[in-house]
Amino acid sequence: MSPPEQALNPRTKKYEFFGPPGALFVTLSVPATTYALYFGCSEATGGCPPHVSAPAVIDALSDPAWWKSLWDAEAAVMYLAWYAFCVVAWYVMPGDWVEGVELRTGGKKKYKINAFSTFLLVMGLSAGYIWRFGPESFTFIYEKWVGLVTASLLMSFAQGLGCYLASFRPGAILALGGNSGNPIYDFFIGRELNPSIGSFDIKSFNELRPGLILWVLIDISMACEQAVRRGGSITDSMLLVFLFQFWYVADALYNEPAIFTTMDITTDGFGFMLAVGDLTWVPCVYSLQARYLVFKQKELGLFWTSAVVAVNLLGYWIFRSANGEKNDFRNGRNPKNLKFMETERGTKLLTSGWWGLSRHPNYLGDLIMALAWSLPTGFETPITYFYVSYFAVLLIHRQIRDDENCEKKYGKDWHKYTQLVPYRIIPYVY
Ligand SMILES: NC(=O)C1=CN([C@@H]2O[C@H](COP(=O)(O)OP(=O)(O)OC[C@H]3O[C@@H](n4cnc5c(N)ncnc54)[C@H](OP(=O)(O)O)[C@@H]3O)[C@@H](O)[C@H]2O)C=CC1
Ligand SMILES: CC(C)=CCC[C@@H](C)[C@H]1CC=C2C3=C(CC[C@@]21C)[C@@]1(C)CC[C@H](O)C(C)(C)[C@@H]1CC3
Repeated sequence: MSPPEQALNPRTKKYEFFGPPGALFVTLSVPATTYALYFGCSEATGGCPPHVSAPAVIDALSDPAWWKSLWDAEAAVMYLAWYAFCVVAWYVMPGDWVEGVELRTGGKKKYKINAFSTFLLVMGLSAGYIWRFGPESFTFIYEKWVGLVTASLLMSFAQGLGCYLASFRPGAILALGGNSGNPIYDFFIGRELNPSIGSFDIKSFNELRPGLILWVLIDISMACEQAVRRGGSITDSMLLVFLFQFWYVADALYNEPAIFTTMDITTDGFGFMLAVGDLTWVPCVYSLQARYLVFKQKELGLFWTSAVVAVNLLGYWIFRSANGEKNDFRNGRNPKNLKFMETERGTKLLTSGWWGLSRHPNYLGDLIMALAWSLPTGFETPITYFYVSYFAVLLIHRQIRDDENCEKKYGKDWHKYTQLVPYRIIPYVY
């Protein structure tokens, strides 16, 4: 690397995720867990969890036919068609171009805002299709589950590898945390900050479109499968899970510009971690509750429905208002007249409102919603609570990573801020 390139892209000296062994572990365990959550909680294998012995599992895993059954050419074509549709929609659907936050080179990237209109188009087309051909025409995602998981994993791997290799071209801006020189680690964590093809930004595109919208399509397919089995109706628990997750995704897409101030966009590179997170983990793991409710149908009744709705509304209110306060503030607005502190770095930090109660109030809201999405599945199995448990670990880890980054960015001002706002996520608790 030439000296000016070294100044632009300094070597990463500190590893996260326990370095290359940790990166390799997560790279292998994310696909393994995604499959395990299917085979360990599905009617095809006999329940959630199924009653199978360890030797039977070992037998299956040592049979090449089992490995071959993970591949489904039709599902792969469907997945590719879906991905291509999202790309074409990005190009052809109109949208404003907005600037992201300032890059360390001083410039700003511009992003096309049309995720919400793409979502409305997809929902309209799906509703029309189901209306015309009936719910049985939309159950193919339930049937093709394993093949779709495999296809999305291959796409994630291809993108992670492609972006890693492309990051070696001269002039690429690398992520400060993704330039360690260790190929396994950099491939996983993401070497280039904003890989793009012309004006098409790969990271923000993947974060909001093919995976998030597919998650809703999967939920719709699960609801259709349940409706077919029940002669046309769905249970209140399925309706709740569908509405909560539909709302969460619609909200993310409607507030598309808000992702430009999140850690993934401002700080992390785009590597296998984000690719597999966006393309496989979000749609295939976050929809587990809806898939479970297809074969374990539950009616909650009015009282429990209202209670779960109240939990979700509480979470959503905290999540949306906290993210809104920060996003407004980072875009030069302060409609609630919140208190803030000046820092030597030039950027200000909110010290009142939600951001005065804890340093990551938005995580608290997100976690409460995660709980509300699992509660409709009842308490027969802990597996449907996987999402809440994993999410708590992810958010605590994310809070530690973000606090370390902020400490680097803000120095002693960050210490002053942590004295003013001592709680990390849950006020008065953590
Ligand atoms: N459903 C899911 O799977 C996931 C959802 N999420 C959600 O994504 C959202 C974004 O999360 P994430 O990007 O991790 O974190 P945040 O949106 O909390 O952003 C963190 C950044 O905000 C800025 N900041 C911190 N404190 C303050 C303050 N007091 N005033 C103003 N700015 C501040 C800092 O950047 P700077 O000062 O440089 O601007 C910091 O790096 C969250 O709601 C989270 O719940 C996240 C991960 C997974
Ligand atoms: C296990 C593994 C590989 C984890 C990778 C993490 C990703 C699953 C998450 C990292 C940040 C995310 C965000 C969202 C989804 C999950 C991932 C990709 C998000 C798009 C969900 C909707 C929200 O409203 C959001 C836009 C704030 C959010 C942004 C971060």
